[in-house]
Amino acid sequence: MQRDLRLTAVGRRYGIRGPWVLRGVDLTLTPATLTRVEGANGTGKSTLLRLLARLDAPTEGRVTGRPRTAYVPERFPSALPFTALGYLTHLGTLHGLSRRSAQRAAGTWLERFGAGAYAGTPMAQLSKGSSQKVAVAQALLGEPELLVLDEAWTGLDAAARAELERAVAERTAAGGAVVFVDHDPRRLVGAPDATYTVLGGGLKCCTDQGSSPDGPLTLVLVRGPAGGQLPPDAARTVATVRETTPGDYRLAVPASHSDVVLRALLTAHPPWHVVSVTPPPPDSGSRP
Ligand SMILES: Nc1ncnc2c1ncn2[C@@H]1O[C@H](COP(=O)(O)OP(=O)(O)OP(=O)(O)O)[C@@H](O)[C@H]1O
Repeated sequence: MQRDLRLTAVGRRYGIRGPWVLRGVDLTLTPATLTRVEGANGTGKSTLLRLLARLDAPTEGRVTGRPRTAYVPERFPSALPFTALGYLTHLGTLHGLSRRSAQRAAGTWLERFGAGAYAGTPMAQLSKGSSQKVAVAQALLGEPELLVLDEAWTGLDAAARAELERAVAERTAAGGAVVFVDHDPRRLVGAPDATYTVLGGGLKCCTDQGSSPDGPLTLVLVRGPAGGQLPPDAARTVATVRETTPGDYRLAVPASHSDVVLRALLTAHPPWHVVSVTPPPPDSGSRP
């Protein structure tokens, strides 16, 4: 399938006689999944992500599939001759948006990451944190089918870190695949469908939790059509759904994805009525 990205028996080494960084790697990224890649320093995580983003080619093996891909590199080249808004608008047009739509999307993403005030600032004058916000915005702008994040949270402030987590949940709920590396083990904890460790040049799959995100659950009571179907983005994401009386539903939603589910319900035609939202108790991995 075109939207799957598949590595088959992939190996990568730098230089003809360089040591193999990766060897015999098989990995498939499918739509609507979140994948975490971890491993010790220098084991080949960034190498793997560059292969997945097709910015680098394997020394041996095959990469197949052509999802529309966006990538946030570990180090973003910020000394570019543009303002933040100008740069993002330019990229938006490269993604196929009209100039006006690109400018609107660029402004929206800068606002979401709390960088609206820097829209007119030359990229070279942005702080490290602000330029990281631009790096993340450029990747999200084109609503990619595959989003590759290499330490993308590094340098962001707390609000922007949370916003990026929300944006990742939105991407997977909209059917995109997201793969990320992050040094913080709590990043999106419970949400990945699969976590791989790069070890000895290969990939070890440590968890595979199926297609629904895991972790603490938020309880959402909603009212909608009796015997009705949840909107697709909500249906894909909820852990459990029960119709308690005709038209009254009790949803258990992974807390990391509750924004996505609520948005899907509230923007449905006609919208669902949200009766109550009960977040999980702090420190819980338990069900409400
Ligand atoms: N362009 C390159 N040329 C030569 N060697 C490289 C290149 N890129 C990576 N390497 C080497 O490949 C190995 C894996 O590097 P890579 O950056 O993929 O690891 P990593 O797990 O992402 O590391 P870190 O956790 O430090 O970011 C390292 O030994 C590194 O020096």
